[in-house]
Amino acid sequence: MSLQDSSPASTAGKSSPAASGGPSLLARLANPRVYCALLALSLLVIIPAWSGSTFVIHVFVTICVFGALATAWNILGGYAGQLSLGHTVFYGIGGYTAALLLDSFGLSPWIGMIGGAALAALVSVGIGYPCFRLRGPFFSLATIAFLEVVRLLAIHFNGLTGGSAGLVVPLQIGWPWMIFREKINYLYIAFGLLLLSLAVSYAIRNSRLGYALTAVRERDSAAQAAGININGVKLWAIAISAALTATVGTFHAMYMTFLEPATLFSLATAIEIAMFALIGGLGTVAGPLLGTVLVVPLAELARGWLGASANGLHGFVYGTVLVVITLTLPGGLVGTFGPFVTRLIDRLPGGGRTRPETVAPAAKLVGGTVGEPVLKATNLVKRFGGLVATDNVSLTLKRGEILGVIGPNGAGKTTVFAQLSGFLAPNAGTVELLGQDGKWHQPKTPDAFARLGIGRTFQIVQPFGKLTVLENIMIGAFLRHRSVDDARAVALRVARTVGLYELKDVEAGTLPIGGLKRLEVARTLATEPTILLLDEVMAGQSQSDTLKMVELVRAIRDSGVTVIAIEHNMQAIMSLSDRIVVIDSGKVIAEGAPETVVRERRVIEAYLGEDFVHAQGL
Ligand SMILES: Nc1ncnc2c1ncn2[C@@H]1O[C@H](COP(=O)(O)OP(=O)(O)OP(=O)(O)O)[C@@H](O)[C@H]1O
Repeated sequence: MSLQDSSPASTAGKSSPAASGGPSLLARLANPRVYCALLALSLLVIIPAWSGSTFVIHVFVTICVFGALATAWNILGGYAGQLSLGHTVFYGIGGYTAALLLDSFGLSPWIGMIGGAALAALVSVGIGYPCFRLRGPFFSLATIAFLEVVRLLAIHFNGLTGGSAGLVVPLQIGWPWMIFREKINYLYIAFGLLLLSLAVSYAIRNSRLGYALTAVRERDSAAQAAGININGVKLWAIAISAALTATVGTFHAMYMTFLEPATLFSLATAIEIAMFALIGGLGTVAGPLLGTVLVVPLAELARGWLGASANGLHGFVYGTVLVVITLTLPGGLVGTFGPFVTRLIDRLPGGGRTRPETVAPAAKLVGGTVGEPVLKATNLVKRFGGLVATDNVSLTLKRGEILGVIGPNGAGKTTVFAQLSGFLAPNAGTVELLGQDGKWHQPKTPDAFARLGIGRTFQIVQPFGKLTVLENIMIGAFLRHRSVDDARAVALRVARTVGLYELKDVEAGTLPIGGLKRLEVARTLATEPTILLLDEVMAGQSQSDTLKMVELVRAIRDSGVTVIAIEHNMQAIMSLSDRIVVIDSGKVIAEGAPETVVRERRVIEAYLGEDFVHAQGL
């Protein structure tokens, strides 16, 4: 079995988010997914321009504005799974920054737009840094709290913002001032901003950052094991999302020509934006816009027809659609109908093309002298309350060896692994790693351990369930390869190596346990580790699959990777290991060659009990 198979691979282009680079602009335009999307988008300008009605143009400006806002929100809420309900804080910052720069310094709103975007990005990092520690509803509540604080500040500093009385935008007409007599010009700008949001969202979705965000949303521990700095990528997401939101906020303030804290920092608007994305499909490029297209015209038409008697009716319309969609289509419009529509579109001329063949870049060769220490754990102590799970454990891993770790259930093996990979900080003791630079390092976080070459699997498998098998492996490959094409080619090579190639387009969550165990190994192997920590990867495998796994682990070692494996399958671990460490009650009780260790009295006692040892006269 070879780990360096670099044969080219071609697959049908249906997994997402995947495509990148390569084809020329013309070739891209000939793709029905592209030309259908452009045609559908152009209707947002053609219909109102053709109708000429001021009301219709207003509805379409509103669609473009909220479509852009929902698309921007989705970068954080959908891709990263951080449900911000205070996003209008950035929208308001965009509006007020441009209006104040215009009012005080006569600066064009186009410049104010850039200033607002930069300020919103900065503020977003300030909000995100403390709030990303919070999970689920607590994060959402914290974003609402920030929004309320900023709204109250805007009211309080009335000398600057005009307070609750509001601020009127100086009425200078023309493109430099973003104020027009002809409403259609607003539509062109709103449409441009929508295109900008969609382009950024699409680019992120198909980039290394997009994969990282999806990984963090699905399983943050597996993402960390793949070397992803989870707070770092979330900060990128919130900064980009905030900058886009502020950009739209600037335009919308100019369009309304009047700013007041209640409108610009409105909680109701923040919830609406999130709702549009939810209705259309969270984490998809087209979903937020589709949700907006479905709901905004309904609400605006109801408001237009019923006038003042229908005050607040739009909220009722939004609520009704949201309830119906969440009850009947939990994946939103795109999540539910997307695959079907995509299949139909792919039947159009130019559709259903296969990806070009790609060759995986060669895996980096692991340098160093066989037998030299590569990892030193010294006197590790880990307590959980009164339980000492790891009690002064010291071990040294030597380059090129397979070290087996055995011990009865609850002995502390996984706890040791968690400390060797940065997932648990020891209460005492140190873990040192020999880096590729020849120096010893003491990394602190799991992603720092991964970057230094530690690859770990999890005893309880951690697949990114909604992604395909190939995309799961790609997330590992991104640690050493920035380009999507390279990561994909590496993932295909690894999929072949571990026997998952045939299942590469299957949703990972549907794999049986044996497949999931192999996927754990594949994702870890794709990070091109120098030290591989395998936690019970034989569990749940058939006998033939166990033999294949044994062969695979040997091949990994032969490629220069050092392996440390926890295993309950005694036959497999004994045949595989060069050395065995036995842990019982958090302590190392024996260490040495497999055949010697299994004969040790303390080991037999740990597994079979004192009575057995006495009965056998050992
Ligand atoms: N996060 C935690 N909080 C509290 N106790 C924990 C935690 N993690 C592990 N433990 C306890 O620490 C002890 C060692 O657990 P650990 O999972 O490391 O054992 P193990 O040798 O890997 O067991 P197994 O072979 O069954 O997987 C057990 O008693 C376990 O209940």
